[in-house]
Amino acid sequence: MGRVICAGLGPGDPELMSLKAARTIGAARHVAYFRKEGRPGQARQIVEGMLHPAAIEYPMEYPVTTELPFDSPDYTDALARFYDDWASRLAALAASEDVVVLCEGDPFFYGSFMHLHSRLQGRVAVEVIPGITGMTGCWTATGTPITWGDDVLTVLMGTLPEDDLVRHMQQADALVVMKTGRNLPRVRRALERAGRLDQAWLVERGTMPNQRVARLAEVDPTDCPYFAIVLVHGHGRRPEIHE
Ligand SMILES: C[C@@]1(CC(=O)O)C2=NC(=C\c3[nH]c(c(CCC(=O)O)c3CC(=O)O)Cc3[nH]c(c(CC(=O)O)c3CCC(=O)O)/C=C3\N/C(=C\2)[C@@H](CCC(=O)O)[C@]3(C)CC(=O)O)/[C@H]1CCC(=O)O
Ligand SMILES: C[S@@+](CC[C@H](N)C(=O)[O-])C[C@H]1O[C@@H](n2cnc3c(N)ncnc32)[C@H](O)[C@@H]1O
Repeated sequence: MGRVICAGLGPGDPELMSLKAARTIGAARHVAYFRKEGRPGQARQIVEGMLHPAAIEYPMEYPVTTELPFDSPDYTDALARFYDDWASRLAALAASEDVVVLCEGDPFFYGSFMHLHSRLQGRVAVEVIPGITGMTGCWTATGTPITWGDDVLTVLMGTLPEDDLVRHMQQADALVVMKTGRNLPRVRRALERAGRLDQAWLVERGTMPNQRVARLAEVDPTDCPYFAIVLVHGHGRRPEIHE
């Protein structure tokens, strides 16, 4: 009996992977990972040069990402069938041998693996190796701490409606907005309405080779990759510096 093991890979720099993830990936004979059709896949790129020479690869290509509205029935149906199909294929493989699924960041933090995890329950043994989240890599890239004292950190998705974004942004101390991508113009408008735009940073591809860190007010919001995060640092309670 094998297992399905999901390895969290951290935010992008392979050096930020756990020893357990690295050891598991190097030993794996079956390696699956998500990717957009026609792209190398972020998770696969992180493990370049680490796979066992005999490893068999299983790219799991999304049927759609932005081609259909994500709240339409066609999108939901296409993804449900895609996850059902891959859950069955991984369960069949794991009947005899371990299968390692690669996941950028931490698997249980908005990770695509969660859709397989729920479908695999009761069918096969599943293990998850945690990873450093993308947002951790991003706030470290800004060189400034994200939360102090009793700051409340709010994590928002750029896919939310603008009024919901504004409401949460007004209440937040420190702020993380994920899934910016094509949603960045709406996120920028919401920050402006909440009076937080001047403090906001955009981190594209945090800890990856082509990382970019910029003040959000100074970038073109219509040109933003999927792997990008907006941050507002907290300024909470802390002892004064005496020198
Ligand atoms: C529809 C949309 C809405 C939304 O985010 O809610 C959405 N993906 C969008 C865009 C998009 N996704 C990708 C690219 C190309 C990136 C590139 O190649 O550059 C682009 C942009 C593009 O196509 O231009 C690839 C991709 N997607 C995921 C990963 C894995 C990962 O990140 O771990 C990777 C990297 C694969 C790789 O490594 O290659 C994961 C997820 N994406 C989901 C949804 C969740 C499915 C939930 C469900 O089942 O319904 C899920 C499972 C998890 C989640 O997000 O909760 C959103 C539209 C936002 C917008 O409008 O911009
Ligand atoms: C589906 S979520 C996956 C999150 C992942 N499991 C994690 O722990 O960070 C994808 C979103 O995470 C964010 N993200 C993840 N890693 C990133 C990185 N290295 N740089 C910038 N954004 C990142 C982006 O906002 C992207 O749209």
